[in-house]
Amino acid sequence: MNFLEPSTVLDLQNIRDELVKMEDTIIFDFIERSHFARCSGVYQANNAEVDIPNFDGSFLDWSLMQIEIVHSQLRRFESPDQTPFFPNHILKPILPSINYPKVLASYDAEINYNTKIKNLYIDHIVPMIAKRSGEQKEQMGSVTMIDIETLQNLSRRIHFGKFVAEAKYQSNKELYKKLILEKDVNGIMENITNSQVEEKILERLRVKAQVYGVDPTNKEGERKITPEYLVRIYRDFVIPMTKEVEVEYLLRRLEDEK
Ligand SMILES: O=C(O)C(=O)C[C@]1(C(=O)O)C=C[C@@H](O)C=C1
Repeated sequence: MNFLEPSTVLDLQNIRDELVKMEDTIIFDFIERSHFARCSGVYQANNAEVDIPNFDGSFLDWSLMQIEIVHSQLRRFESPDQTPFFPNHILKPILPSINYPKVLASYDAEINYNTKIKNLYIDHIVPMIAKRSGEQKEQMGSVTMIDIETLQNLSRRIHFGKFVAEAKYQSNKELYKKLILEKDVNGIMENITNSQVEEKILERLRVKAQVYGVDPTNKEGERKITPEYLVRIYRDFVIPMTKEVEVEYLLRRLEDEK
């Protein structure tokens, strides 16, 4: 997929291939995070253990914001597949701008699920994949770096729903126009859903977790990510949120047809 060539971006097969590649990145992020304890202190706003001057939030929030400020200057958020967690704090790139052709609707940046993704990660995903409950104060920095990496990759995956939605809209404008005009959320949801594709994803994840989640030379050793957890994370959170993004994107799609 090449964001400078719109036809490659709106090809549903290319999009799905990209989603498959992202599975590996996300699984390895989870494995990295699984080496550490839950470390709730990282997520706690105004944690007395970490004195952050002039900042009212968690250590994760502060760190993520600082990283986004740097990455924005490296042009990260010009890329159509990147969505900032702190859109009001990012800066203009220092590198010259790339004029990506606009493939998504004009309002695409307004569809930002990152706060939801962050809460879901902290409340549901970390407790499942962390090695144990409790703190590891000496590892707060490492945990935060892995969390940031994981959140950015989950965000990219879930917001890819916008490309899927645009590709589906382009492939059947008449149907989607009708559903959008009728504000038929269930109808849109039904039409964007492909249960066979979802089943294939979950089946592949089961196998990947079995293979990647354990040392292949010591299959009796500690399992870092289990098929049950991985499937649950995708089935209950990642896929449904991708679909939410698709529906929200489509519901507004006629704004751009006027
Ligand atoms: O591949 C698609 O058609 C998508 O819409 C993406 C996705 C997913 O999140 O992986 C979501 C909904 C479909 O039911 C199948 C898969």
